[in-house]
Amino acid sequence: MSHHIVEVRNLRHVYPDGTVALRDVSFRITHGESVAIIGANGAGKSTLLLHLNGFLTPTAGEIRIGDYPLTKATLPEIRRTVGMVFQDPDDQLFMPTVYDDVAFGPLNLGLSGTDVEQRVKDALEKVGAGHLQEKPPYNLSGGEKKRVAIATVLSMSPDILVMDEPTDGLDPHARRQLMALLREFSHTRIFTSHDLDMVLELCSRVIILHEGEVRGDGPPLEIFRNDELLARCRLEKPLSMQGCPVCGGKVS
Ligand SMILES: Nc1ncnc2c1ncn2[C@@H]1O[C@H](COP(=O)(O)OP(=O)(O)OP(=O)(O)O)[C@@H](O)[C@H]1O
Repeated sequence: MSHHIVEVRNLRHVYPDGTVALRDVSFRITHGESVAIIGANGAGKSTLLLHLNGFLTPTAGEIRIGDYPLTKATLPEIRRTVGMVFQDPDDQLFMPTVYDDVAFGPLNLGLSGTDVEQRVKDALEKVGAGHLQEKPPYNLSGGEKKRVAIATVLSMSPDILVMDEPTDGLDPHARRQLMALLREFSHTRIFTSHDLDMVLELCSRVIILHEGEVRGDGPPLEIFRNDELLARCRLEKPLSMQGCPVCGGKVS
C-alpha cells in the first residue's frame, strides 16, 4: 500500500511578496496514520497542505506521494489519490447546485450515471447534507457549505484525505458527526486544526509547525504534556487536559 505514503522532503515555500512561509519541512506519513498538523496562526499549516496535491509548488524541496514525486506529469494521478478539503468552502463549491458540486469529481473520473448518483447520495449522507442537494451552494450557511465541501472530496473515494480546519464553522452535532466519519476512514488522514480536543481524540500523531518549521512530532499525549514545547510554539493544551475550574480535575 505504498501509494498511501506521503513524504515531504526539505520543503521550502516563499510567496511572491517574499514571505517565507515554510523553511525546511520534512516528514513521512505512512498508510493509515491519522495525523494532525497544528500550530499558531501563520505557522504555515495551510501553505504546507496546499503542496500535498500541487496547489502550490515548492520553492525548494520535494513532495512524494507513494512511489512518485509530485510533478506536472504525476499531478492528475496524485489528485485522484489525495482528496483536499480547503479551509474556505467557497474555494471548493462552484456549481449551480449541491448535487452538481458533489457529482463533479465522480463525473470526471468517468463513472456511469448510476455510480455517480450513488456516490453523491453516499457522500451527502455521510456529512448529513442529503436534504441540501437541490440547493445552490451560495445560499447555504457556513457550516452547511463546509459539510458539502467535505462531501465533494468523499465522493471521489480518495486514498489520502487532507483537510484544512475540518471542524471550523461546524455546530457541535456536525462536529461529532465529522469526527465519527474521520474515525471510520481507514486510509491516511492528515488535517490541520485548532480544535485540539478533536486532535487528542482522533490522531495517532501530531506535528507542530512553528514559523515554517517542524518543532514537534509525536503521539498526541506526549506532545500535549510538553508544556515548554507548547509555550514556545504559542499553543495550549486541549481543554480536556486543562484543570477543571469547578473540581480542579485534569486528564493526564
Ligand atoms: N498568498 C500569500 N502571499 C503572501 N503571504 C502569504 C500568502 N498566504 C499566506 N501567507 C503568509 O504565509 C504565512 C503562513 O500562512 P498560512 O496560511 O500557511 O498559516 P496557517 O498556519 O495556516 O495559519 P492559520 O492558523 O491562521 O490558518 C503567514 O505569514 C501568512 O501571512
